[in-house]
Amino acid sequence: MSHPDPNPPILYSFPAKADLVEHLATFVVKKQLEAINRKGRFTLALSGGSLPDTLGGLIGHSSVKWDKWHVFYVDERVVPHDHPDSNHLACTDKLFSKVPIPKENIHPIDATLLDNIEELADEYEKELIREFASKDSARFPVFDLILLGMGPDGHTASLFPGHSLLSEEDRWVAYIEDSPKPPPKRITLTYPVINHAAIVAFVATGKGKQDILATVLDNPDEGLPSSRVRPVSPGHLYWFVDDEAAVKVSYPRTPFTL
Ligand SMILES: O=C(O)[C@H](O)[C@@H](O)[C@H](O)[C@H](O)COP(=O)(O)O
Repeated sequence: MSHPDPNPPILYSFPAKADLVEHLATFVVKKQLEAINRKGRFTLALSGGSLPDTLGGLIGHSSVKWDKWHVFYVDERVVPHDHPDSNHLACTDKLFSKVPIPKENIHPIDATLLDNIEELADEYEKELIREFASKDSARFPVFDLILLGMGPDGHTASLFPGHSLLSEEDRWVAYIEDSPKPPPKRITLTYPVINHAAIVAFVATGKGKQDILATVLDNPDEGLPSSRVRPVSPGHLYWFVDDEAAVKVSYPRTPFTL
């Protein structure tokens, strides 16, 4: 007999993307205040793809303490910071250029190491160690919040179905040179880091996510990369989706409350 999951993912579905954007901002602001009250800072990791587009609700929000934010990237494409594929560029365009966040609190990849992907990943891991190791004595960094997207094949971060990186247990940051989603060279946080976060929230919207969202939420045993995101206790997993993406999902929705 299987036991009920003591810490199930929470699914929030909103009628339209604009509602999701507004409520995601409310959620991030609340998690930010809780973290700052606890330890005086807020550590966040952001994904690329369409995720930066959903952060607009934070712009002009009166309760955001930008000087306490410390932002890393869940994954990054190995390209210069001003390249159209750069996740740092997307987040800068959509959010950081519009809010008073100190530049030194944003942690992009070291663009002088683009020709040496192994060193690039190692250096990014050292950047995490500098931020976390002496402050949280845990074996893995504990982000206050990690925001993830999900691809139509069920990948998240740069963790793709069937890839050997899915079984990485030690490294905090890894690299891949064969990403099926272009560009092929990327660095990524690994599951041990993602699954040690206090809060992980996926954001998925639109028709293109309908089939994969149903598979990931209703058939997690298929083991797709997004289904393997399960923060260890006391961490929590949330899904912010729009009703269009959730059309085929049976998994129960939870009304959004804080
Ligand atoms: O840099 C990246 O490519 C990502 O971080 C990746 O994991 C992304 O979040 C998903 O592919 C979803 O992308 P979309 O939101 O654009 O579908």
